[in-house]
Amino acid sequence: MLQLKNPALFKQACYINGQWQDAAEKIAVTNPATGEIIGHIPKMGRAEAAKAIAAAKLAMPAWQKKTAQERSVILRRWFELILDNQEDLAQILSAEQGKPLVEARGEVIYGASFIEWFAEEAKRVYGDVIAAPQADKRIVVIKQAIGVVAAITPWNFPNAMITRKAGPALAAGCSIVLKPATQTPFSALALAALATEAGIPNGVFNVITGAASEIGGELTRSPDVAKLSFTGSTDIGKLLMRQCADTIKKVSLELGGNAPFVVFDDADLDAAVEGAMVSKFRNAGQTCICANRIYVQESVYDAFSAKFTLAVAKLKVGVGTGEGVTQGPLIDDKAVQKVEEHIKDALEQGATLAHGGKRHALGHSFFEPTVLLNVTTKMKVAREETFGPLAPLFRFSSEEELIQLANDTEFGLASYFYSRDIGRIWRVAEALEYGMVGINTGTISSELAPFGGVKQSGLGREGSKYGIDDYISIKCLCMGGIDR
Ligand SMILES: NC(=O)c1ccc[n+]([C@@H]2O[C@H](COP(=O)([O-])OP(=O)(O)OC[C@H]3O[C@@H](n4cnc5c(N)ncnc54)[C@H](O)[C@@H]3O)[C@@H](O)[C@H]2O)c1
Ligand SMILES: O=C[C@H](O)CS(=O)(=O)O
Repeated sequence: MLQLKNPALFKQACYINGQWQDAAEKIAVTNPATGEIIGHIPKMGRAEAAKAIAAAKLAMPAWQKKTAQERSVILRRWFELILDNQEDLAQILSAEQGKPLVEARGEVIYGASFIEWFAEEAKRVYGDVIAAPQADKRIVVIKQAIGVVAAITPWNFPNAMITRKAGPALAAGCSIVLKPATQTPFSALALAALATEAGIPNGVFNVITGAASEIGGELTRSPDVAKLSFTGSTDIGKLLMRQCADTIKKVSLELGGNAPFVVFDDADLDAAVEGAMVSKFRNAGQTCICANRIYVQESVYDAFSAKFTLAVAKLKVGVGTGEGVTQGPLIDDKAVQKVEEHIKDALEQGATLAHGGKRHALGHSFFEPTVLLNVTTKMKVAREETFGPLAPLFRFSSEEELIQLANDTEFGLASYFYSRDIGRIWRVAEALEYGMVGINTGTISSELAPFGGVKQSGLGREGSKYGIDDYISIKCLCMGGIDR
């Protein structure tokens, strides 16, 4: 059972128009590490989604009319309340998603950083004055909130993926209807409770749980929703983008990845091992920017593989609240089956097992951190996002060959490489077809840097000075008759 300092944060109801609302039908939410039910959420659908949209539409004008400074003060207060309740939020997050408490605490701080950042960015939405072509004209560009925002978020970062959308949306003056992942709703509902305490008005921030396709259908169909911000799989992103077409919504998509992690022969191997460990095994490999393919140049392959495998063997698998635990469970059995499928396929095609390779003795959806050697491009793990604690090591010979291998995917989110040669760093960084490139580091995410992908990894950028643009509409004012 969750032991919270502030039990009022644990909400088993949706938050619509400032009211906590329940439904006759409920969905059980389980702890993936133990299988125990931690709570229930209402199973809402199209009708309730329509009500949430109506509430957001009604509430937006007053919120938009506040000055940027007024919105900034309220967002800052929300940020402070999130930090004040960090431990409870981390406990809720770890219980519903499974990640180790240390990682959960880190996610809460990371999530809060987007609210802090956009509390400031609210005050930096600048327009333009343009030199008019005729003497009697003046041209001014103003920027306004785009309208009601629909946000749909994934289970792997139940806090930060929400604040990365709610922060800029609210800062810009939009109201928002959020549908969190059904597996991890309680982090979102706790954030809503704190948003209300911070002074975000009724109807401005709404959270609805339940039948994803029904709710999503209404959010994408309604002409009262101007913008969809989605984070999740590429397949669902494509579906939602199609559903938004009839009302020409502005769409931003943070989708799947297939990150290459490259170790060149001039790399600092110890640093590369450290970077590969954090990039591959963060959240038990369940992040969109996890290293999905590890390419090692032939001459350092054996040395790197040996060091890396030793480091993997030190990982501690267990329930997130356990002492020293660094690997939690996967989100569900379906996720475990995908890892098993990728391992089986690779071994059948000639890969060799260096560590792990099977379900963990702890049961449930725990899986052994796994290293495969001599992996080739024929194997599924080269083409599909594993989304689990599987590290496949490939060999390569030349820089030219590596660029071709690394770019041979429909995805383009994150990529990483280790080299100490400045010429190689520039050549490879410019040649990689990805939205983000980690160079001599395995950690690339922060509220300050633009997060997003190219190709089928998505549209738009979150965080950074660019992140608020997706929630803004540009209006050109062209004034004549100035000379009369
Ligand atoms: N690019 C990023 O920033 C980023 C971040 C996290 C996860 N992801 C990607 O998300 C995937 C894992 O997350 P997931 O399993 O939650 O993804 P998912 O696409 O299955 O679900 C994401 C969200 O969409 C909802 N959803 C599912 N079907 C829907 C429908 N028909 N209509 C409306 N909503 C629907 C889900 O309930 C959830 O809230 C991975 O591919 C991962 O790479 C990307
Ligand atoms: O899983 C995807 C997240 O966006 C990764 S991060 O928390 O932003 O690094």
